[in-house]
Amino acid sequence: MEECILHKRKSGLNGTIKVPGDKSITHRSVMFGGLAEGETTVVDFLDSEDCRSTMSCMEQLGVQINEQEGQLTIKGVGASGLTEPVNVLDVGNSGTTARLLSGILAGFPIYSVLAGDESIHRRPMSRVVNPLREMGATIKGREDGRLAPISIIGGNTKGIYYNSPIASAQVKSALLLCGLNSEGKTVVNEPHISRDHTERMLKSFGAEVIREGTRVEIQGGQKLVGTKIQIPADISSAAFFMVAAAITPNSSIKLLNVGLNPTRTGIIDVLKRMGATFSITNERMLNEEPVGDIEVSYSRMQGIEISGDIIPRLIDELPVIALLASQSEGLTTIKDASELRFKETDRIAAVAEQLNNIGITVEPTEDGMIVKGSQTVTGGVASSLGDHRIGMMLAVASCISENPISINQMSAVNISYPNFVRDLNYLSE
Ligand SMILES: O=C(O)C1=C[C@@H](OP(=O)(O)O)[C@@H](O)[C@H](O)C1
Ligand SMILES: C=C(OP(=O)(O)O)C(=O)O
Repeated sequence: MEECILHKRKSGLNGTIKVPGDKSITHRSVMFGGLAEGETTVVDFLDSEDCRSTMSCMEQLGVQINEQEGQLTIKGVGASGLTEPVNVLDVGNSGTTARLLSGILAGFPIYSVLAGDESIHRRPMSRVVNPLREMGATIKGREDGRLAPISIIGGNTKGIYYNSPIASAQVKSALLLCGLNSEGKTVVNEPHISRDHTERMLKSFGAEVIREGTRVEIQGGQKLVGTKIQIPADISSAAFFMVAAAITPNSSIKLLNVGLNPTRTGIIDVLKRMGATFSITNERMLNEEPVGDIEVSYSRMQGIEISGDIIPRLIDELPVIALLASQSEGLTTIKDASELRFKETDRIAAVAEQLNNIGITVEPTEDGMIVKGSQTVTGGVASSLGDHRIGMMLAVASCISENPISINQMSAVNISYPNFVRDLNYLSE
């Protein structure tokens, strides 16, 4: 599906859908299950290219993963530890795999080389390489370890007190995972709270993690014990349909079993503040993660400012939020989001360029975007640029486009949501 042509949805989006499992939680369940003693079962995991990258890396490290009827059974290596991989570990397009796996590998006395696709080889690795070196790992890579491929010789690491300059769950998780296999205590403090799936899931695996505000602490030498993990639907995937329903006349949809971890619900706060018609029901816990059902309908919305603490809570949703802003009234300003420049693409440049291809003007700034409301999507030819979230943003825009939108490189959606277009069509049949 390299080129995909999508048309306006005149009768809106209607119906009920359960989007696939959470990507962040699936990565962690496979990694922690692999490190645990005994068996872990994972239900409702996300079957996408990024999660497949994590699964194949863990298999190369000696972890057995069996798949049956949509469920994973993982035989953890436990105390005997990971085995040295014979080949280069290929993380594909997945930043989460690259960063978290670096942290895990730094804690084991084995040699490994970690590489990925062309996008991964442009994304900064120094954010994890530098603190992991401080913990005692030997890491080499292009531009002194700033860029992958990187090689790691781990083991004999010591805990660290790390004041992270950025709110990044990937950095925090990498250090906590290395800390788990290190001598002494590891403490990570960050400027704002980033997603806390690692902390929550480590508890499900029996480890003690102490959290006070933006500070997280773990004692080295703790063992993980295999468990059963049920994965909530991914709020970052659900966000595309939330926005699609909110901006497309005659829409009213229900999204089932969506993860509502407060470190991820920035999109809900934004929709509410903009004035969307919205409700959440059936709230409950799945393991350590809150979930619920979300209903969204078409409504008139107002532009707002989005900045500060909320940014890490909606970082992956900002491309589709830019589209949302173009359909509300008045100005929306997004600030403090320079991290967008280090994703699969430079998402500030990519959003401005690709929305411009279909008639929407977005003013890129150094750390965000300024978007005028009440714009018309005219349609045209655009590209995901190989970035799944840009592809899905363009597909959502097609719902209200005057003319069809032809999206190049649409197979990028396989990274996080392989059946995205099928599900969009289902809601607008
Ligand atoms: O830990 C994770 O699972 C993720 C953390 C975020 O990245 P950063 O840690 O770079 O902010 C996010 O953008 C990414 O999609 C997934
Ligand atoms: C940034 C993302 O993922 P990753 O960092 O794992 O590549 C994403 O899914 O939007």
